Amino acid sequence: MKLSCTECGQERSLTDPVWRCECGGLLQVEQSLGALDGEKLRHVFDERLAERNTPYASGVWRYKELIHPELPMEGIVTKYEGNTGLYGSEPVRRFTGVRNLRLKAQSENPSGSFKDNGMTVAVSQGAWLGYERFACSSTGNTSSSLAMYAALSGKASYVFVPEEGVADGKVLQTAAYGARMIRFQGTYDDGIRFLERHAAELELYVCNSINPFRIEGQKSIVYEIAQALNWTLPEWIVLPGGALSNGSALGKGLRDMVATGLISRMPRVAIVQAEGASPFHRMIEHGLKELVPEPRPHTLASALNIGNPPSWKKAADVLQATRGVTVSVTDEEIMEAKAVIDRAGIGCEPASAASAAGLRKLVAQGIVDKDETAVCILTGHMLKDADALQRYMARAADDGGMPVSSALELGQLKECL
Ligand SMILES: Cc1ncc(COP(=O)(O)O)c(C=O)c1O
Ligand SMILES: N[C@@H](CCOP(=O)(O)O)C(=O)O
Repeated sequence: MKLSCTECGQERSLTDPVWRCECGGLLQVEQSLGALDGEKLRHVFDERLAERNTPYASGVWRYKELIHPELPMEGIVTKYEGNTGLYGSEPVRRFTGVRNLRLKAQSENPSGSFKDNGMTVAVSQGAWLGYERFACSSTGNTSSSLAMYAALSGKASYVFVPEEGVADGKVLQTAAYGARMIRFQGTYDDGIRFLERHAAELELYVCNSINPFRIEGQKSIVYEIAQALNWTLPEWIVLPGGALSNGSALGKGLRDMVATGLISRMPRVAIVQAEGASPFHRMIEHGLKELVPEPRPHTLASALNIGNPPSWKKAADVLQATRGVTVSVTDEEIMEAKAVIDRAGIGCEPASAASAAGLRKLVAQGIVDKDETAVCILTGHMLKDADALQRYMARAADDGGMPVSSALELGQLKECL
């Protein structure tokens, strides 16, 4: 295993705590997969489904051979993350128009979002390297996840969270796990820029998605989907895009599975951005070679308030390898999809609902056929963004959609029910 630059190819040791090459490219973990046999791996991974109370019981570390074979087992910091549900839902199928649709509920992770799949690996690696202080810039989910794993491993976490546009629930969750919170005027992008410049001097181990081990962990989401579907993936995988870590990880996971023979066919990937924070979609739509950052990203789906996604080049490669597409959706469309997913009994935060909203749009545009198979990734828990919930529940009440009674009075209740 080694680290290599995704742009110039320069190689580094696995223990090098750097995020970017001198040329400006992000790093990635490389391992030779040639010796791994898909048939044997399938057997091993299936057997581990019965594991309890060992790192292999985690939906990430079950796939250790593909994630971080060199990390000693005793160095793993895990909360048995992953193992999340893959659901069918008639209302969501009807909403998107796709007949064979499943939803991967990463909201069921221990800190309530998909970040846990990556964070267990990043924190385990940082602890293995001997770091005591872990850091991130965050719109709230990365910080909650980092704070949880840092607390689990007895390390300190320092999180940089914008003063505005972040859901209160996430800030409280992060603080409750004991993180030291630095609130600042600016966006996630400013926080990343600061950490890239100063983390080394401050002896901070950065656990954002510029850290290649975060990406390695997040690959497990697509391994889990494949395993649940008996190692046959749907024709489309649809997911929201902000910093573009998840799209990058998904693509890397797909490449691993094809290289080892775990799967034989690549699905197509669709990345959905919120209209007010869609620099990647704009780049793809206009056929540009470089991403033009959005200086003031603005969307109700606060987790997607990202104007300069660090992993855009990795995500662009994924689109190329999978004949992938992008689409953008309005806040209205996101909230409409969220209401359907919530009322279907699955639930998710607004950013996650962008996937179903995007799939519906892709069907309307004739890019996805209603007879094709698809999985939408739901990235975060519905209680993560109570502010957004409050807003649309209030609107539902105005529309008479929410039965409310002020007293336990039989006559009044009969009218409401
Ligand atoms: C709930 C949620 N969904 C989606 C995203 C976007 O994922 P990515 O940044 O990996 O593109 C984020 C954070 O970025 C998030 O917190
Ligand atoms: N929505 C994210 C922002 C992206 O963070 P990264 O850790 O993937 O770089 C958050 O929750 O902070």
